[in-house]
Amino acid sequence: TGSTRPQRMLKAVQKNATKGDPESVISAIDYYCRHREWAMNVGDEKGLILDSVLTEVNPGTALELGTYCGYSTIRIARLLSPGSKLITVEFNPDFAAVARQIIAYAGLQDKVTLVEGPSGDLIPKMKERFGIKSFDFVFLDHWKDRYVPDTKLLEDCGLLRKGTVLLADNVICPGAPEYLKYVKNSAHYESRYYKSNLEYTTVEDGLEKSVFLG
Ligand SMILES: Nc1ncnc2c1ncn2[C@@H]1O[C@H](/C=C/CNC(=O)c2cc([N+](=O)[O-])cc(O)c2O)[C@@H](O)[C@H]1O
Ligand SMILES: [Mg+2]
Repeated sequence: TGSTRPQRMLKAVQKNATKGDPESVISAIDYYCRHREWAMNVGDEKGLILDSVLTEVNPGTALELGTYCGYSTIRIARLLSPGSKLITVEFNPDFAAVARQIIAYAGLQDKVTLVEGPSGDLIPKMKERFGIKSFDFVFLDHWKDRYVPDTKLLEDCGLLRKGTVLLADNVICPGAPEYLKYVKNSAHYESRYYKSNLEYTTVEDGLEKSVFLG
């Protein structure tokens, strides 16, 4: 049987990036996905918005829902201050296996905890398993119909605090209409849309940043 897209992406990283250099891993993935084979990474254009929001928040504890191959995991982890932690959740074991190798290749494994399993099961265990009081930053990039239920679950589990920033990918393409309605109509969030393009294309997409007001 042939290789998978994530496996080919990993090969491209091992061939073209410098071990321990996150920027070169990011560039190698972006080059591969732009010129060889598209993949659903947040990408270089939306990645700059992710970088700027992340730098502004400077989270001590961050959560990512939907690791995939670890591209945004690296974008986030490379900007974390010493001692800060990123927990990333992925339920596909094949994707998780590739992501672990890409994260390690970038030399960021000490800042990242990749947890395998469905977000719906893992979110309620965050406090007991990882000693998390609350998250300062959450990046939502998993199945789009999970954005609302998982946001509600984070609220119910007391994992959001006044000022926690949620950043959601793909609110336009493929789209997360229920999520946009939820955060925009809720008195508990202050939201704004960052217009951009779908990774490696000229199709419109964007990120929605929502601050939890408590
Ligand atoms: N409940 C859950 N718990 C844990 N892991 C979960 C999960 N639901 C999904 N995942 C994982 O998160 C990733 C899914 C991403 C969906 N994105 C997408 O479908 C997507 C599509 C396009 N697109 O089609 O252009 C562009 C994009 O940027 C996209 O993020 C996959 O790695 C999947 O295994
Ligand atoms: Mg996405």
